[in-house]
Amino acid sequence: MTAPAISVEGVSRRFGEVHAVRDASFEAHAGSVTALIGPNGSGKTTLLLMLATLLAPDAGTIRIAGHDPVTDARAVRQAMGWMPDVLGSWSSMTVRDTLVTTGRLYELSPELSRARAAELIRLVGLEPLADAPTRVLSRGQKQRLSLGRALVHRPSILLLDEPASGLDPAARVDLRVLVRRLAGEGAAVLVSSHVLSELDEMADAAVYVDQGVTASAESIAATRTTMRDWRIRALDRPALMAALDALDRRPTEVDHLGALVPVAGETEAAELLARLVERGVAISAFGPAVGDLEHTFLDLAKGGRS
Ligand SMILES: Nc1ncnc2c1ncn2[C@@H]1O[C@H](COP(=O)(O)OP(=O)(O)OP(=O)(O)O)[C@@H](O)[C@H]1O
Repeated sequence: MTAPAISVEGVSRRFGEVHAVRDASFEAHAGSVTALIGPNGSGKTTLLLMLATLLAPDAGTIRIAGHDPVTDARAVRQAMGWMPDVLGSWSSMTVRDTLVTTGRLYELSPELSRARAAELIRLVGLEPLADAPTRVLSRGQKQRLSLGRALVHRPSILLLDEPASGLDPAARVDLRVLVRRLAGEGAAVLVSSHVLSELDEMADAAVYVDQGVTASAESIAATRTTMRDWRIRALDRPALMAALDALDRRPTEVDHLGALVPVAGETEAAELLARLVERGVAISAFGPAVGDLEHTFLDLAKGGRS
């Protein structure tokens, strides 16, 4: 395997008494989207700030495209694009000028900066506001500008902190498509979000962090076989309930969307589906009630017990 685009080993950082990151270790690779998942206050932003050269770790090693953010911040900033959770923008500057100026800060020529700004304005869908001052932008529009700004110098590594927050559903889909495209073109993308269903569709890999500690591969693997609810819907609900009863499978809940039945892993799910179909139940929907990331997240939060 090629060297990881991002490598974090035993990193910690405290703020006075608060141990924001205690022991973080993970890797993220080129061509992949890696989700950074954790509850509020678990240390995600602190971790991202350290990767982005904006905060020094107290201990541990970080490498971004092989460079150390502490000793070689310049090389890291050339390789990496950073989208913070809240955009600090120059409020009287226009969207276009913000992107042109960012291009100049990355040492693009004036012509290239203008061309890149125009391209990015189209890419993030801000054409109608291109010449408006950034203070008039809504939260979602600021997120789009922030993403555009992170892409100015065509970075091979992207750090996105809660990029979907404030975006409407259509813009979230656009973001997902764009992030997948950038990964398809070879970028390593590390993205934090609270909307796990969204990350489920976007991410190839996940890093779970709780109280500043990243979960081990073993503890994540252990969650694969713990019970989780699958949602089953049938054209004839009484027939479904009778078949589940005959198979000795008790739903944990039955609602207007169907029955929720605890199942341990995909093999067992496939067997259950086959049994139901064998019994002539016309199944119209069958799938995990929560996505993989959410299941793993919740399972880790309760200590891997099912
Ligand atoms: N500059 C700071 N000074 C003091 N404490 C801080 C500072 N920055 C972060 N913390 C604390 O460190 C912990 C981790 O914060 P961080 O912002 O990294 O979490 P997070 O996982 O990004 O949270 P959220 O999901 O809510 O954005 C929190 O307890 C926070 O209060």
